[in-house]
This record gives sequence, structure tokens and C-alpha cells, in this order.
Amino acid sequence: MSSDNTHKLRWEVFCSVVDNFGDIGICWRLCRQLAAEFQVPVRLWVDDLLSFQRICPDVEPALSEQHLAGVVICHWQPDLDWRTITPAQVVIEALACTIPFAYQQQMAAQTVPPLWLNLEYLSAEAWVEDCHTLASPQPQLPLNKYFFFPGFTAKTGGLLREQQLITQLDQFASDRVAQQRFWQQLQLDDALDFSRRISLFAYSQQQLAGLLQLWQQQTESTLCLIPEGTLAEQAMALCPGLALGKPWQQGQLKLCILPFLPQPDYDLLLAACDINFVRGEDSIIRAQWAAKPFIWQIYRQAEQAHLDKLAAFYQRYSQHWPPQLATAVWQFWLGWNTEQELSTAWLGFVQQLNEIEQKNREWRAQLIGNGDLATNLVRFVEKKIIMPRNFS
Ligand SMILES: Cc1cn([C@H]2C[C@H](O)[C@@H](COP(=O)(O)OP(=O)(O)O[C@H]3O[C@@H](C)[C@H](O)[C@@H](O)[C@H]3O)O2)c(=O)[nH]c1=O
Repeated sequence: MSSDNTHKLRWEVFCSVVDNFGDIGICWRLCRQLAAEFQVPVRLWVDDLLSFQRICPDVEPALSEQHLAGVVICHWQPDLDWRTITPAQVVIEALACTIPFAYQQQMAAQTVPPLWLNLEYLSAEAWVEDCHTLASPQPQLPLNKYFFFPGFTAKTGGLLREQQLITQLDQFASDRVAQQRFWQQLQLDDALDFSRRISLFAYSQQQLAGLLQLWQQQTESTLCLIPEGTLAEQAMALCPGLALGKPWQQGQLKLCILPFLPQPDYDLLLAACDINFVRGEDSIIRAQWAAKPFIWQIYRQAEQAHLDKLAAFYQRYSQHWPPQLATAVWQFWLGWNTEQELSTAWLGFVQQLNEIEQKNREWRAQLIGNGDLATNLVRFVEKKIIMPRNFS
């Protein structure tokens, strides 16, 4: 959809890894999509190449510059002399990172200063619509910065979604042979023999022991897959002998620790599982594209601010659901996020998996109607560049 005008523009994205993988996860997806689907020349500045390597094994952490998937990846080091670097025409400051002031000065010094965008965090709260695409004049420099908000409505920037993603996921989810091949690659040849496959990507969780015990006692068999990280360590402490490559089995439950997968394989995992526990900001979006029943553990914030965000999302997501279904989902989500005893809430959730999946497909169709974030960004840039010097 992009015009020649946009093709010729160079873009760059600044990503500072605060903790975990969401920041780089989002930035890397965006850059890849811009390069692959819009042929945009794009440079990604990242300050933590080791975290980046976990979700993209081809990244070489020792290099100050490398090229992958059509993207120039630059190591954002503290001692860079920004005066020697020419800014791109579109500069994205992602997820509340701050571009070095010396670089901002470089931007201001260009004959035509770049279009500067602040790609914000995800929130379903109503105020996001009012702030999306607002300009923020910079007090120290003759530059404007525009807020660009991802979101769940047509008045926001939408969510990251590659053009072919839904087709690929749906094909995979209905292709047992492809799934069997996928499980075999993970050394899980018996995965399809279980009644239920659950991916469990989460922060630490006080209720983990209780939930694992419940799954051992259920009539259905469960294969639970935990990616390496804090929760996997917690599980290993609870289940003697459990380790990467060494599953643990008790009653109706088989538990496996998975290596961190490259991002495209993680998408397939979400499509191959029957229930997905996701967290943070990016995996929750991917779970919505997979459309299987999901449980979101939101990134914790001071003074429980995250629970308001969780409720805002839940309200949008379940707005058109029968009350009893919506309540069952909320009770489990809330219990999971506040680390309350989960057995009753789990039974309420799991009894309604088919209904939840049906509703998830409707929700997904609604989200697709908002357009995807990369396309919406490209359109916004086109609009601003067609009216050069009038970035208001
Ligand atoms: C489990 C797994 C995840 N991933 C990817 C999916 C996502 O891109 C990324 C995980 O990111 P998230 O789901 O957002 O969860 P996270 O907890 O890692 O990231 C968080 O980091 C904080 C600093 C932010 O403030 C949060 O909003 C959130 O983004 O890792 C893989 O590529 N392979 C895997 O095996």
C-alpha cells in the first residue's frame, strides 16, 4: 500500500531493553515487517544484543552493526558519538526509551528534520484514543514528537500483525501433519496424544504448585510447556528431575521446559496449543492472533496500576459475551494476576474452552478490522510527509 514517497524514506527505531523481552520483541517485529512488507530501509538501534539473541538466534552480540531480514541492526552503546551519524527521515523512539540528546540535536540540525514518533506502550484504556497521534512540541529543540499508540480500536494505531500471519496460523492449526513435525522438532513426539496442550509463559507465580497439582488430578491428560526463565526455575524447584530436555510426569500431567524459541516458532507454539498463558505486551498480542483461549499475566506496576489496565482490556475483550462466560474468564485472570488460590476459577475457565475460542475468533476479526500497526504507521508517515514541514 505504501507510495513511492514512503519507499524512499529511511526509518530508524530506537529500542532500550528495560528488562525481559517485550521491548526488543516488539521493535524487532516492527522492523522486520517494515522491511519485508513495505521495502522500507530500516535501522534498529538496540542497547542489549544478548536479550535480542534469545528471540532471534542469528543475532551476533559482538557486532556493532549487522544486517538481518533486511534490517540494519546497530548496537546502541553509551559511548557512541552521535554527531557522526545522520538521522533517518522517520525516527521512532519505542516504548518510552529516550533518544540521546546529542542525537536529538542532530535531528534538529537537518535541513528537513525527521518525523519523530514515540511508539507507546499498549493499553486498552479509553484515554489512549485521545492521545494517539498528538504532537508534543519539544521545549529545548525546534522539533515535534508524535505519540503513536498501539491499541484495540480503530481510533488507535492497532496491533502488530504481519500480512500473512492469520492465514499461516490457521493453516497450521488445522494441519495435524505440520503440527506433528513441529512437536518432533521440539523432541515432543507424543504431544498430540494428550487431551490438552498448554503453553505457560509467565512471571513468577505463587500458585504454580497448586495449579500443577490440579492438572495431575484431572481426568484429561495435560502437556504443559514452560519456556526457560523464572517460572521454569520455579517449576524445576517443585518437580525433582525436571530440566531442559528432561520432562517430568506425574498423574495426568507431563511438564517440559522449552528452550526460548525464535519468534516465528513461538507463534506456531501458540497456534499448536489449546490454552496459552502469556505475559507482558507482545505475547498477549500473539495469543490473540492464535485465538486459542489465553490467560494474560500483565507486567506488574507499582500500586497495582496494572490491574486497572487488565480490567480495561478485559472489558473491551468480553464486552459482547454472555455474562457467565465473561465472569469465568475474569475470575481466572484475576486469580492468576493476584496470585490467589486458583482451583475453582480454573474449573470455571476450562469448562468453557470451546465458547472462549469461538469468542476469540470473533474478537480477532474485530481487531483485524482496525488495520495493523505497521500499516497504520506507514499511512501516518505518508500523511505527514505529503505535507512536508507541516507536522501538526
Ligand atoms: C516464550 C518466548 C517468547 N518469545 C518472545 C515473544 C515476545 O516477543 C517476547 C516476550 O515479550 P512479552 O510477551 O512482552 O513479555 P515480557 O515480559 O518478556 O516483556 C515485558 O517487558 C517489559 C519490560 C515491558 O514493559 C512489558 O510490557 C513486556 O513487554 O519474547 C520468543 O520469541 N520465544 C519464546 O520462546
